[in-house]
Amino acid sequence: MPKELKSRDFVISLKDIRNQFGDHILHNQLNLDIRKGEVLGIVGGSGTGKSVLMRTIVGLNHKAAGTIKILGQDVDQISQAELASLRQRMGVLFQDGALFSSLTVSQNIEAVINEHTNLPAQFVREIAALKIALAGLPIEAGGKYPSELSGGMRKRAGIARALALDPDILFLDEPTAGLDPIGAAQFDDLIAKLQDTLGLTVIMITHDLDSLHAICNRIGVLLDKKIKVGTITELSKEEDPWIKEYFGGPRGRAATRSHD
Ligand SMILES: Nc1ncnc2c1ncn2[C@@H]1O[C@H](COP(=O)(O)OP(=O)(O)OP(=O)(O)O)[C@@H](O)[C@H]1O
Repeated sequence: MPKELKSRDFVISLKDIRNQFGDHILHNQLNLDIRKGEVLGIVGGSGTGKSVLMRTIVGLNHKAAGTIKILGQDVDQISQAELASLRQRMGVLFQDGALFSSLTVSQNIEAVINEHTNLPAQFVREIAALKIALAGLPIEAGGKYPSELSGGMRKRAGIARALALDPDILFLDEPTAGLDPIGAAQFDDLIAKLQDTLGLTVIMITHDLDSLHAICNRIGVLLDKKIKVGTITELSKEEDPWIKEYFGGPRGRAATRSHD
């Protein structure tokens, strides 16, 4: 089980968030506080807006209403320059990894660093090599193109790139999707290790019940346009039918047993 959280600081606070596309309201008066150093899993039925919520926090989706505070700063109350530097403190791994296929793994990471700094090329290459090692890839992977890597290695390359600017907060959209159970478990270990060694706060959208049990301190369930947050034990006591089925159904029970 994940270790107990000590810090109660909030790194992200969402208040009364509304997201809508046309008449379709996805989130309404959604409140969420994310604690420093926690691994928060986000689950919910298809189309409940898990990805939209993540994109809203990182600034890729424009909210219709509400307040977002990141590391104590209200994103609507700061200058563009302050917002840009705040965004650099968040690393994102999108579902498809989203690496540039025409660049090697190392070049993918170097591109992010070069976009935000003026460091000498050799130094940037060394930082990229460090990130590649942190993500658990062999050093040679840096010279390979994404198409030359396995799915699991591509995910690790995506993590290396998400870590390029030393973020405080890491967002992962279904990181273990498409991996076999062994690859998924190894990836969970990597996330837990990175969280621990780098002191990251991790927000992870997932359908993987094993990941939720193995590495998440708390889970947020998107439900009725809001998010209900708790530990698995707390959520397992909820009466809501979707939550009951999710954690108490055959797959949920099997995952609970294997992590007891
Ligand atoms: N830019 C957009 N314009 C219009 N509708 C959008 C946009 N982005 C998302 N949506 C809609 O919002 C809804 C939620 O999408 P989102 O991808 O966040 O769901 P999800 O909970 O992550 O789903 P899944 O588990 O299937 O990946 C969907 O109905 C989607 O079509």
